[in-house]
Amino acid sequence: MKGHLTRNLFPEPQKTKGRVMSTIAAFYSGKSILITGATGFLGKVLMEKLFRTSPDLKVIYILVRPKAGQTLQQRVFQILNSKLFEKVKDVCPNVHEKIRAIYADLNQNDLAISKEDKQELLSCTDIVFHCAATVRFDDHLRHAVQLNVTATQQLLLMASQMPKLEAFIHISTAFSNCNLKHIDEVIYPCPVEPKKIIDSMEWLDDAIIDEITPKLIGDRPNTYTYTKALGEMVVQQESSNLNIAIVRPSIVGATWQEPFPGWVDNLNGPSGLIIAAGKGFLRAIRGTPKAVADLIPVDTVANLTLAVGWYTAVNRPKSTLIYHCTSGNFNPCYWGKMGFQVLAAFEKIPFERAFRRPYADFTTNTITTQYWNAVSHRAPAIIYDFYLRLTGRKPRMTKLMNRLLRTVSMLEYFLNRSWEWSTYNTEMLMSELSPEDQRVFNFDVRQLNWLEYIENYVLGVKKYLLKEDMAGVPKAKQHLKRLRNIHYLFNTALFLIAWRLLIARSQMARNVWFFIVNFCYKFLSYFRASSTLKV
Ligand SMILES: CCCCCCCCCCCCCCCCCCCC(=O)SCCNC(=O)CCNC(=O)[C@H](O)C(C)(C)COP(=O)(O)OP(=O)(O)OC[C@H]1O[C@@H](n2cnc3c(N)ncnc32)[C@H](O)[C@@H]1OP(=O)(O)O
Ligand SMILES: NC(=O)C1=CN([C@@H]2O[C@H](COP(=O)(O)OP(=O)(O)OC[C@H]3O[C@@H](n4cnc5c(N)ncnc54)[C@H](OP(=O)(O)O)[C@@H]3O)[C@@H](O)[C@H]2O)C=CC1
Repeated sequence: MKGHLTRNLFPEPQKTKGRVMSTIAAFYSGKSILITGATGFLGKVLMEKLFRTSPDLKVIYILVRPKAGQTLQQRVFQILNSKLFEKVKDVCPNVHEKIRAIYADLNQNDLAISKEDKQELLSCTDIVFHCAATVRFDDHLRHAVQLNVTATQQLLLMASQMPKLEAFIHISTAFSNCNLKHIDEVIYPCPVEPKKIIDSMEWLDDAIIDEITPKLIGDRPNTYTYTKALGEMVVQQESSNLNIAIVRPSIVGATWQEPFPGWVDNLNGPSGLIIAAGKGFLRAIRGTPKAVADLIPVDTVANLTLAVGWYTAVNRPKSTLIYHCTSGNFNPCYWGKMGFQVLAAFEKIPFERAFRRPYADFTTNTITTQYWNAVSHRAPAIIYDFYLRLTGRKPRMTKLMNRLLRTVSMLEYFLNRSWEWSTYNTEMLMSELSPEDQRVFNFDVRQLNWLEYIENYVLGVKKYLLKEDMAGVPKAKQHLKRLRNIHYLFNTALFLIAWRLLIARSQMARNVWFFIVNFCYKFLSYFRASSTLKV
């Protein structure tokens, strides 16, 4: 923790005899809450926690679009029947009656919400949590602006017409200002006004947008971080009319504690790379081992967000408060160490049908990275594809490897830098919480044990993303042993071939070879003679 803290802002949770109800949980009872992005990674965890801790809430409105052939109702049904919601069904058996899916598409003007639905939202909503966004790094600027800026503006416009609204909580990212090294809990202006960007997206064609995108994003690495920064500016412009707060999480990872450790349901952030490393595809990555790996568990983000909702509604701060939801300031872990911990977890929890044995290294050098990409990534893929062709199958590994390397190159920016996020507001909020609230809505990441967290993360990836059963672990270990033997055999064969070629061409190599053979022969003869003498 930074030296500026003089008082204990994270007091130990006090032991209470009869359990006092959490003030935050009580606050959400009877409330009508609107969540955008509720079908996403964070949105689901936020909704689950709300239902579990405040089963008496009135209703949660969720803005949903049909997707992958599923209707709104089918999507809700799938979420409520997932493992994540198992505990909720015990605490809140009528959960399906308290969730109201509203058709909306943030890609459309007016968010495509029907008149009737809009009327209901306007008259009933008490709190808004705006989580929806496009989190793709390479999204076309037009789409990223539509989702992360224009839709936010539209939602704020709706919020300003909600007479009962107590608080609007906007989820941004700690990386919205990743062009800075030290980031305060303030909104930094972007060189071009969001309104101008929104307007220009209406008449510029895609080719021109492509051309100006690098100039607009400037020293930010992608359209995601740029449009999230613009989104914050839009929020600020509306802050005089509304009671708003912004939460900025860093890299959101699997659950730490709630509703159970290790839950994860998409490939974003570290999860995809954990799969790639565990399956033996990814063996080296350009990353700085000493750079801070600012991961934050998704349940910690949900807890902080709910605490922010309560605090903002009850205290109505005069200005928009921004809360950094990061770990580096309180309990730093580093990429090098995290890499080791991930590898150690693979020993206990191997993934099935690995391509190669998991081995992973962070390298800072571009040339070394290129070497590893050629030798450890592309060459095995080409050899494997050759083998697939020989056996009459369709080659696919080179294509897969190219996509993986492209993904990795997009994440590299975040693996080679460290940022300092000030956390005054987050610390202030913690000090405002009762001991019971600190327990129920825990966001004190100083208590997080990284080794344990990473092990649960790897287990979660195996169970919930790869859908692999723990019963298959012995077989997976056996498979890894086989891969090790193949690896040794392959290396030995390669060495012998190289040596044979060298001997054929060089007198010096021949001399060395005879010297070694002679030396080994003499050593063995001496050894045999001395053991015969002892007998
Ligand atoms: C060597 C040691 C390794 C040991 C492991 C140690 C762990 C290290 C973890 C490092 C993590 C670093 C993460 C930094 C993240 C910074 C986050 C900034 C914070 C935010 O606010 S952003 C929110 C997070 N957003 C993202 O993470 C989005 C990233 N993804 C994308 O932008 C796109 O998916 C991408 C990468 C541009 C690829 O696009 P595209 O080529 O169009 O392909 P698809 O999206 O359709 O996916 C193709 C293929 O790749 C799989 N996939 C997708 N994402 C990932 C991923 N993050 N990692 C690995 N694989 C990924 C996807 O499933 C597809 O597979 P198929 O089999 O279906 O083809
Ligand atoms: N994951 C991370 O590492 C981090 C995330 N954040 C922020 O947290 C928030 C939540 O992110 P996360 O849960 O990880 O993201 P996800 O990609 O998992 O979820 C995004 C959500 O937005 C919804 N959405 C996207 N496009 C539309 C659309 N056109 N109409 C309606 N809904 C749409 C998605 O709906 P659908 O299911 O239909 O696609 C989904 O519910 C975002 O604001 C993000 O910027 C901040 C820091 C890090």
